[in-house]
Amino acid sequence: MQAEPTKSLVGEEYEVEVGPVAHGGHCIARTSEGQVLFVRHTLPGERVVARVTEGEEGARFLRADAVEILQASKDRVEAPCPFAGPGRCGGCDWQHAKPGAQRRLKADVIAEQLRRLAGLTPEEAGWDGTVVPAEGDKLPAGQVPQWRTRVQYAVDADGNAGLRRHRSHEVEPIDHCMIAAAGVSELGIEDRDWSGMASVEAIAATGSQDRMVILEPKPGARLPLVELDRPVSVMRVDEKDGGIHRVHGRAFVRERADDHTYRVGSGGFWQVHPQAADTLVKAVMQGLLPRKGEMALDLYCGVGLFAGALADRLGEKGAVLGIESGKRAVEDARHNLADFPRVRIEQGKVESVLPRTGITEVDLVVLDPPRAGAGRRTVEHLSSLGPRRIAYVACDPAALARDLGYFRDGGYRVRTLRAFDLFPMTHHVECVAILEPAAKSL
Ligand SMILES: C[S@@+](CC[C@H](N)C(=O)[O-])C[C@H]1O[C@@H](n2cnc3c(N)ncnc32)[C@H](O)[C@@H]1O
Repeated sequence: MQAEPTKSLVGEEYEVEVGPVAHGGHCIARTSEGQVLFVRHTLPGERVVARVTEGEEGARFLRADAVEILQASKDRVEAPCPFAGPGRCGGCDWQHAKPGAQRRLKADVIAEQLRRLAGLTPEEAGWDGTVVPAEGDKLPAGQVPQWRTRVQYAVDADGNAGLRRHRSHEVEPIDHCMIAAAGVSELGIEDRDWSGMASVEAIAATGSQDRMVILEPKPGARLPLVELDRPVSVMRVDEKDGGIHRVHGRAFVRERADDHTYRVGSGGFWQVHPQAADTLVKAVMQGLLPRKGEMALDLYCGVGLFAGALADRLGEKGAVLGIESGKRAVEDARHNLADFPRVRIEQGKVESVLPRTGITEVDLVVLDPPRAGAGRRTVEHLSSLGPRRIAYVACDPAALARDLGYFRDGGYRVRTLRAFDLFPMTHHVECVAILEPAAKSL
C-alpha cells in the first residue's frame, strides 16, 4: 500500500509568539495546532508572522522566516547589511539584534546545551555565563566588526560573486560583505565577472600581507586571468580529484599567533577572526598552566597552533605530540614547528592514530575537534591517559556538551569554561573548557 503524500506547508503563514532561542540561529515558536516552528529573523518575546520555508503537515518541526514583526523586541535593530533578511544572504543570523543581545543569545544556547546534554549549570561548569567579544569588536551602534578573513563567494549564472542563501544553493549577489575583513574587501572580488567559476574563496592573512584566491571552475570551464586590486596567489580546485593546486604565487599564507609565524596551505584550517588564534591560545594556556618538562597532546592540531604554544612553554625537556588528518596541514605543521625537536606530528584520524601511539600517560591535552566533536571513544581514551588538565576548544556547544558528559563518565570535571564571540553577527560561538580529574577537586 502506498503511503499518503504529505502536504507541504511551505508558504503557509502563522501569527505566533516567539519563545526562546535555539541552537542554529533561530527561535522556537508553536502554531496554534502545537506544531514546532524554528523561526529565523526574529528574537525571543516578539510577536511575528512566520512564513514556512521547509516542512510538511505532521512533521516534527517546520522551518520559517519572520516576514512581519507585529511586536518587536527591545533588542531589535534595523539590520545594517542590505543583503540580510528573509530569503536573502544566509551568512549572518543575528544582523537584526544589538551586539550585546547577540552575545546573550549565544550564552543562552550554551547554557541550554550544557544543561540538556551534560546536566551542568553554568556554576557547575565554572562559567560566568557571558560570551566575551574579541578586543576591538565593541563598536559604536550601527558599526559592524570586519572580521571575516576568509570568504567563500558563490557565483551566479551571470558570473556575479555573491553569498549563498540560507539552506540553499541559490546565490544572493552582493556588492560588499559588511563582515569581511578589509584585506578581503580590498581585493574587489564582488566587482569582477566570474563567469565559468562555481566559487571563489578569498583569504586575507592577518599576520602578513599575503592574499590568496582559490578558484573552483565549473565543469569544463577555463580559468580566467585573475586581475584583482591587490597582488594575490591564485589556486584552483581540481575538477577531478577536488585537490587544490597552485596556479601562481605562494601555495600558502603566513599567519601570526603567540609570537610565531605559521604557514597555512590552501585548504588548511586557520581561525577566521583576526584575533581568534591569539585569544584561544591565551585561554588554553591560562587554563592548562603548562610546566617545564611535561608531555602534552595537541589533537586535531591543524598547522600546529597549540603545539607551538605548548612547545614554547614546556621547554627542552617537554614533548608534544600533534595529530591531524589533513596531509597538507601536517606538512605545514612539521614545517612550522621544525625548530622544536621534541614536537612530533602524526598524520591520520585521532580515533585511529591515538590508540596506535602506545602512549599510556600524558600530563596535558589540547583538543580542538571539528564541529562533530571528539566522540565517546576518543574521550574515553583521553580520560584513561590521566592528564592533569585538558583544554577542549569547541566551535559547537552541542558537541562540546555531549563530550563533557563523556568526560564526566571518564572521571573528569569541568574546572572552567569561557566563551568568545569570534563570529559576530552569526550564531556561531567558540568555547574553551578546562577539565581536571574529578577526584582532585574533592
Ligand atoms: C577546528 S580545526 C583546529 C585546528 C587547529 N587546532 C587550529 O586551531 O588552527 C580542526 C582540525 O581537525 C582536523 N580533523 C578533522 N577531523 C579529524 C580527525 N578525525 N582526526 C584528526 N584531525 C581531524 C581538520 O583537518 C582541522 O585541521
